[in-house]
Amino acid sequence: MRKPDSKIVLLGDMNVGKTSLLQRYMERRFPDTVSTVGGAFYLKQWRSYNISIWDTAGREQFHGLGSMYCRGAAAIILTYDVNHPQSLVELEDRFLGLTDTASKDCLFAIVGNKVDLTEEGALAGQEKEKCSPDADAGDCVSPRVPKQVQLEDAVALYKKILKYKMLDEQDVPAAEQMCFETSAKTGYNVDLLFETLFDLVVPMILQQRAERPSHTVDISSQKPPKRTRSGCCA
Ligand SMILES: Nc1nc2c(ncn2[C@@H]2O[C@H](COP(=O)(O)OP(=O)(O)OP(=O)(O)O)[C@@H](O)[C@H]2O)c(=O)[nH]1
Ligand SMILES: [Mg+2]
Repeated sequence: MRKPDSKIVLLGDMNVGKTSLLQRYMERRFPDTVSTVGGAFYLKQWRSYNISIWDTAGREQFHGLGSMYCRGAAAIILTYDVNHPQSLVELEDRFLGLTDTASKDCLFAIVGNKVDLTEEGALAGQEKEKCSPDADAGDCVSPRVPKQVQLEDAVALYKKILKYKMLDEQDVPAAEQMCFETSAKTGYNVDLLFETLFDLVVPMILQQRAERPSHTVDISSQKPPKRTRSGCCA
């Protein structure tokens, strides 16, 4: 297997929907999930580049592994549940510190998932109406509630992260570009999330390649070996 050109990592509390988001994007479906143990990754080919996308466990007992998964990451997706304010708080308190091992110019996306469960999700027109008793489980919609975490709260966290990383707002993508509300269940904004990050990561790959010392030899600048009388080379 070719070494991935870049790495993206999903972080966030248990149950926020990290595995579901990744499966929605990679497999185009919303299967039942079990709580992740350790971590797992998918390889995505984007243009001519291979990007690994790591799913991590949100459960407290696996917390120690988080910084290992983040090592060298080009982008980190900090995921929360729009219906659970504590899951946004946890991103700052528990998960941000794990990203110290990421690449120095690592990008951050902040993602509020499960927007289909909110009244606002209905306004976005991305949900079917309530399920009937004989509908498929995937078609069922839970009763909608007002959204508990607003996009502005995610934008505020993004700005805090820039401070924590001592980054200038001018040098990084704008908060509005990097804060998303998604639904792994309906697919709302899921392609946009991943593909925005892929497009931002590609120039980073090219820059790394340009900075890396070249191991290739320019054969056109090599003199041909002298021929000897026996026809062999000196
Ligand atoms: N309604 C709704 N449910 C979701 C959505 N995303 C995930 N879920 C459900 O939330 C539960 C947890 O989803 P997971 O994807 O396993 O969560 P996780 O963040 O990977 O959890 P850990 O692996 O324990 O860290 C599952 O029952 C999912 O079906 C969503 O967008 N909408
Ligand atoms: Mg999981």
